[in-house]
Amino acid sequence: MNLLSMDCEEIFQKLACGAKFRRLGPKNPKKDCQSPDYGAPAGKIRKVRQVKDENCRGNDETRPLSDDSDVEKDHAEEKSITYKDTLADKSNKKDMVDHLRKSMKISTAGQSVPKPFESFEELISDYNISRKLVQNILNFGFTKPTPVQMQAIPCMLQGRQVLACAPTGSGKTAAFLIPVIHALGGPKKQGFRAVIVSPTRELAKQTFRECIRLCEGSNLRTHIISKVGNASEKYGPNSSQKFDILITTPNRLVYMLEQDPPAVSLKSVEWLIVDEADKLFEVGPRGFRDQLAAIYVACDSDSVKRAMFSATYSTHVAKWCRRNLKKVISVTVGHRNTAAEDVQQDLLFVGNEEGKLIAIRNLVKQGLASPVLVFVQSKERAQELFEELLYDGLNIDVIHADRTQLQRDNTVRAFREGKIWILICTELMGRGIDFKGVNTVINYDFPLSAVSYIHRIGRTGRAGRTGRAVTFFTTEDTPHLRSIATVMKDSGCDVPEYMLKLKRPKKTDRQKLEYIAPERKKISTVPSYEKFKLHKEKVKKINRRLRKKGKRGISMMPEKKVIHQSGLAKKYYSKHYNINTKKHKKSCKTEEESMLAVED
Ligand SMILES: Nc1ncnc2c1ncn2[C@@H]1O[C@H](COP(=O)(O)OP(=O)(O)OP(=O)(O)O)[C@@H](O)[C@H]1O
Repeated sequence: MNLLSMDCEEIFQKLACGAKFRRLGPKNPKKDCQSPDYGAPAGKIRKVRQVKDENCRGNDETRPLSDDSDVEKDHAEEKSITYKDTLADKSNKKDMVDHLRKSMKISTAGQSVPKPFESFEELISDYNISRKLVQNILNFGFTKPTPVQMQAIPCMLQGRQVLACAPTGSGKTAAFLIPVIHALGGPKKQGFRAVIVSPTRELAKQTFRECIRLCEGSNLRTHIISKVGNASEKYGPNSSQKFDILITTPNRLVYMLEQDPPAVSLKSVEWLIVDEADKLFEVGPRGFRDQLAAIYVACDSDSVKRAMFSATYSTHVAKWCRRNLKKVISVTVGHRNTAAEDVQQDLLFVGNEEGKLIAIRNLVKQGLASPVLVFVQSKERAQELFEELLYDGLNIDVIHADRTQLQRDNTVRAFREGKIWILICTELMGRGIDFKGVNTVINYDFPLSAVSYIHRIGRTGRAGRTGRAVTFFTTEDTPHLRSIATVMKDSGCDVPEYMLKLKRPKKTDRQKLEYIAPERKKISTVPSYEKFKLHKEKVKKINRRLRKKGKRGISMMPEKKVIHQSGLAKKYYSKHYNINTKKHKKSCKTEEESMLAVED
């Protein structure tokens, strides 16, 4: 028995195990102090008894005095009852808390973890949260806290550092925003006092919007860095310092910190929140470990506290938190690294790349519940698929890192407003993005890891809604099928047994796949030889025209891809391809190249 790891209550229970305690009570109990309420639950009986004992104590004072030793004995006995009742009460409360955690699938680790709360109004009495903040929460339509909010909010309100892991769409954003807003209280002229780091600008913007709504009436000033160019003027040492919360991506913040002098100071930061912590802890080109380290070092106030949130658990993050965050509390909801339970998940064998196009068109024909998010593995493939489906009469658009920020913002807005039904995207949209009511997620390209799968399909089935996820797989994807099938099985979906028994790929192969996406054939229904035939005919036609004019013909293989120059095409290309047509015109060596482009 490890006594060190138990609190005094548990030690008492262990030591008292099997011992019989004499039920002590006042010597001449009054009638109303006698009958225990057998119908009430144990907790209630004890409460009632305690109240009655207190009544009896009051009566004892008016009781005729017996001899002194009797009185002392009575007092000793009463003390003993109160002590045992308090212990019993405590153990009862603990049972209730344990029961609540169990029913909400909350598990915790750490010392003296505060109890979860059950309604936002409780926060007013228990933690002195302002009524206005609670009103803002209720205005959002949040009537009850989600499990992660139930447990993480009290921890952070007590100033404890937190590592929280809860399913996608379970309200983690509000779970960190509410305690941060409460901790900051009102506006101050000290510079930023809270920093929230998100992996993508889209997610940062979404968090910014939620923060603004929750801050209403508090006068706190929330900022998101849109232009790093004038950041020094706005946030630097000579600025007014009238800002409180900063929501940013790691790269932008690090860029500002690296200016000389730094364009922003994080010395007054009281809360550093890392959203999608496992992503930000990743090393390599897709991760942000170095940037996060720089931000961590810059927040150097003695009182700074950190909180990490994510839907997927990483042992790296957990180890780091245990080592570096004093008295950290770990909060986990549900099983680690499982998909949201409200998503109906299907795997669809499509054979090869051509099969994928047929499959997606079939799904549309059969009737897809829109809005739909379609995930592909790269920006090039996103563009290819978009071009392929553009003329199918679907309300479709594409978003990836090569599109300008304005285009990205417009696309996201149009999708949110329901103007776009199908949005093709890359991993950029895989994390954190909360599109209300996404009904279907299609993994057109097989996800590169189980973690990526969990986040991608987590864009649907959010906040208690249901959703559907369809994952295409080809013959080449089968070696990696097992991990996705396991995630599906863990979240209650039916999966063919053979998939779970497939050979596990080597760890090195799995890791390699996470960094380097497999090569896939170009997305196109027109076979390449057909395309080349068309191209050849066009070149011949142009050359005939040129030779008539006595000019030299053009080569069959132009060195540079050329584009349409008509007004309509210009608009189309600048919107969808982010191509500056003027610059591109210059890049065309000859007039003929442009002509070819017009006909292409
Ligand atoms: N207590 C609540 N009651 C009802 N809805 C809520 C509650 N808290 C948050 N929501 C809603 O749930 C949705 C998902 O919340 P949020 O984006 O914070 O999820 P998340 O856990 O951060 O997901 P992800 O892991 O994908 O980032 C949002 O639309 C949010 O408004």
